[in-house]
Amino acid sequence: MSAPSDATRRDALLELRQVAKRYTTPDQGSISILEGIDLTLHAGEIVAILGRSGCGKSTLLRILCGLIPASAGAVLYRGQPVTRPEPRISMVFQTFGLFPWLTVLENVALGLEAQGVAAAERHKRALAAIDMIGLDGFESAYPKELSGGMRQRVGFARALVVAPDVLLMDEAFSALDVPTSETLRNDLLDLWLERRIPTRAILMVSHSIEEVLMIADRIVILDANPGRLKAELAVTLRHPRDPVTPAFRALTERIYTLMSSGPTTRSIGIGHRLPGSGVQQMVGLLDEIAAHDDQGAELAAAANALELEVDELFPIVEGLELFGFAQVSAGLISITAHGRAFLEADILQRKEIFAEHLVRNVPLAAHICRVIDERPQHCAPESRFLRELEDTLSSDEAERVLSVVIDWGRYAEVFAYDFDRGEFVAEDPAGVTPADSE
Ligand SMILES: Nc1ncnc2c1ncn2[C@@H]1O[C@H](COP(=O)(O)OP(=O)(O)OP(=O)(O)O)[C@@H](O)[C@H]1O
Repeated sequence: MSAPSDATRRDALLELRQVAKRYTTPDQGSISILEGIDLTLHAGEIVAILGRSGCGKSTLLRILCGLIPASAGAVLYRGQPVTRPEPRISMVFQTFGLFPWLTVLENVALGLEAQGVAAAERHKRALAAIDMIGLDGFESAYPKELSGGMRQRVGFARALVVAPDVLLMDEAFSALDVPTSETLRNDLLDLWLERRIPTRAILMVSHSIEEVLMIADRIVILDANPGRLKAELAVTLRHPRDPVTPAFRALTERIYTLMSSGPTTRSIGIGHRLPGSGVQQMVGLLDEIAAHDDQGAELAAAANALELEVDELFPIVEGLELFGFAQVSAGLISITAHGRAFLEADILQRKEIFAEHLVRNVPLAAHICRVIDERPQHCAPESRFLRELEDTLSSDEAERVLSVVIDWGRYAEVFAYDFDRGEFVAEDPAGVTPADSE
């Protein structure tokens, strides 16, 4: 079966034109999250947005449905500017967001109440939505009495009860276990393909390549820092789709290639959003690559072998590239001479090699070492570095980046970190005894 495709369903429903999103930092600086986004959602299509963690996917969805304003550019729904939450656009969130003190029926009817629908009509339509999404018999249950999958069904019923023109899904299946998410995804797809919902277009954000390939007609890949459109591809496979077919596998590899392409040796600054890749994860991926010949390993196959989702794999890949231990080209990841030396070293040598590359390739680590080296007490509070990072990063992101460099620096023993005091301390400051540094 193929997706609905009559001519009227090809109309542009949602349009983003040169949309940008910036946030103001505490010191009145500006962080750029999205830049120059042009995207049109047509009637009759399911579009999926894929991108690495933190590239601005959720921000994009929130702008589209009017929850937050764009900083620049135009957001249009059926040709009209979106300036507030648009009632004909519904959103399903990853964390179900149900009210625990309301029953299933009351949770579902809530959206209708906000639209001023009369009580009897609300009741009737909420029951119909609950029935359609497969929760018949659970109208009076409370969220805590339901499994995760059933709770998300309530999330879908609540979004669909208003008969939305456009449905947005923000990682709607990712909090569920695999079989549950597959069942729910297939049920939604059936409703869409059989036109049992009036919804004319769906836009979903996901980190799972397989998930988006199973349902989307078009996949848009976002680049990070700031988020920009990187690539787009149409998926013309017929439904039901089968992940083990050669065509499906070829598309999977193509997406890995598109997601990993881009400059690998760009120079980075102190405020670079360091990938959250642990040392052991990097070693694990290097081990996997080393098992292949010099050409390297296919990213898709490596992810499979290590049972990693794409949003888990890419930070590790990025970490290896950053340290100069691996390089990616055309969907293949290969180990470099430095990477091989690191992998084959004993524990102490590994730390030394890691330290050398950390200080050379990660400006924030070099900066921390320099500051604590220059200070008479050879220590510096983390707040000093957080303030600097917040020039270009949100405070959450600044904390995350600092915790990544703390993990790397402690492993490499280029500095120590006192968790009680929130302080960086020189690992072995020349001429300074522990008493001096008190
Ligand atoms: N209110 C805010 N102020 C400052 N920065 C913000 C704010 N909201 C989000 N950000 C930053 O914007 C960036 C993009 O966030 P967003 O949640 O849109 O990314 P994402 O691609 O959906 O990430 P994930 O896949 O991890 O959910 C992140 O670095 C985040 O820290």
